[in-house]
Amino acid sequence: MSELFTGIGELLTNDPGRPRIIDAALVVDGGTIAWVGERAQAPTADRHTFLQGRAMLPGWVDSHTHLVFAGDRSAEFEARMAGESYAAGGIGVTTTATRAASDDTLAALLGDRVREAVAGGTTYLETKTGYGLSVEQEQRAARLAAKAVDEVTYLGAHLVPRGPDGEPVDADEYVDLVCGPMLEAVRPYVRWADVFCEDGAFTPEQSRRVLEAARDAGLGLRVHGNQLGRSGGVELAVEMGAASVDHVNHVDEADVEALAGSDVVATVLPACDLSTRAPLAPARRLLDAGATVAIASNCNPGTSYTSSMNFCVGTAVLQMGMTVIEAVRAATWGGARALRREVGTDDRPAVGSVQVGARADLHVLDAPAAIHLAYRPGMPLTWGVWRAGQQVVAPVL
Ligand SMILES: N=CN[C@@H](CCC(=O)O)C(=O)O
Ligand SMILES: [Zn+2]
Repeated sequence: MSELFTGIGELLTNDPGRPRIIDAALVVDGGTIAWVGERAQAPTADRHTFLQGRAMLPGWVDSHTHLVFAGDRSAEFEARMAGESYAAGGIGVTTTATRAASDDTLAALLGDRVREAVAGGTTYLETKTGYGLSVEQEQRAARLAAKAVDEVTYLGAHLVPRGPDGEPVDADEYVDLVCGPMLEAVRPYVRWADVFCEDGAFTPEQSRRVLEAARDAGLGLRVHGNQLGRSGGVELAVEMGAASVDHVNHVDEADVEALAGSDVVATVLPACDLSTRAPLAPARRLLDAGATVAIASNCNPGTSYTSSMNFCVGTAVLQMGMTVIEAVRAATWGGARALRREVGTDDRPAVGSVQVGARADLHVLDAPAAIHLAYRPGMPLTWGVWRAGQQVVAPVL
């Protein structure tokens, strides 16, 4: 059954030839977009939905989250707001809480977080392991994640965990585990591997070993890089041909040029930057240099406990010098590109755009234009969400 949407006050498409259409219409057929254009030219369809002048965007593609966890770190956050700095060690606190949770509890927590993300307009979602940090626990996280989200990333190399009696573990021996039995255990459930290349986590050499092993196992690569300092993560991501390097708070001109000259997506995480009081990632500089930028929530209990992409996009406009069209593109097409899902095998648009042939993932705002995401920050602007043509969030009337 086909469905015609009219009364779209502003439609953002990510079609470079026609990024914004005023007074638009759209036809969805069989879960994909069949027609896009101005209302005056719209064809007929089996059903008709009139949106009363509201704005429509592609559904958010959140390409970086850590949703498989138990516990909370609000005390750590409160201390940070009182002047403490963020350090990687807090990952161990969440690892302890996550290991102690039953499968059912962890699956329920994950399910709730996915529902929250969808309620906020997210229609395509990545999440990572990384709070298990043992063969068994990482495999459990990957298995649960594979049932709940679209893309799963293996992040056994998140932190070197403590031993059973709280004793330090040799980092290189832990990397052997990450590259060997742990990788083998998670392999059936994951498409990506990631590494936290940073002081207090993994050195560039250790990170390279992890990425090489993952690549040899057929996984795509991602890097947490340059979050706390110039960690070498950007250089490594470019050298290894990773799909994305995420955080990028501390970059110099050479890093920016390297990203601009590569296929590596620079993923900025505005909510994380606020929550850790980090220097904001230089999204404007990256865009001006020609790099591809994605925006993601980085939802996790340590550095960014929100899955609100509306908030991330509003912040990118308010604080990072992005235009609303750039920010929406980065949080939709950019995220899809970071996951290598922006086009399908047939080379047609697949995820993250409102173009003919793309999956009908649609986000309707209770506002006439997308700029309201920054103009009315914090307001509940998500009005309706469609995933592959099926309405998954209906307006509260
Ligand atoms: N930086 C590394 N990992 C997460 C934070 C994890 C945590 O502190 O629990 C991030 O992306 O910010
Ligand atoms: Zn992260």
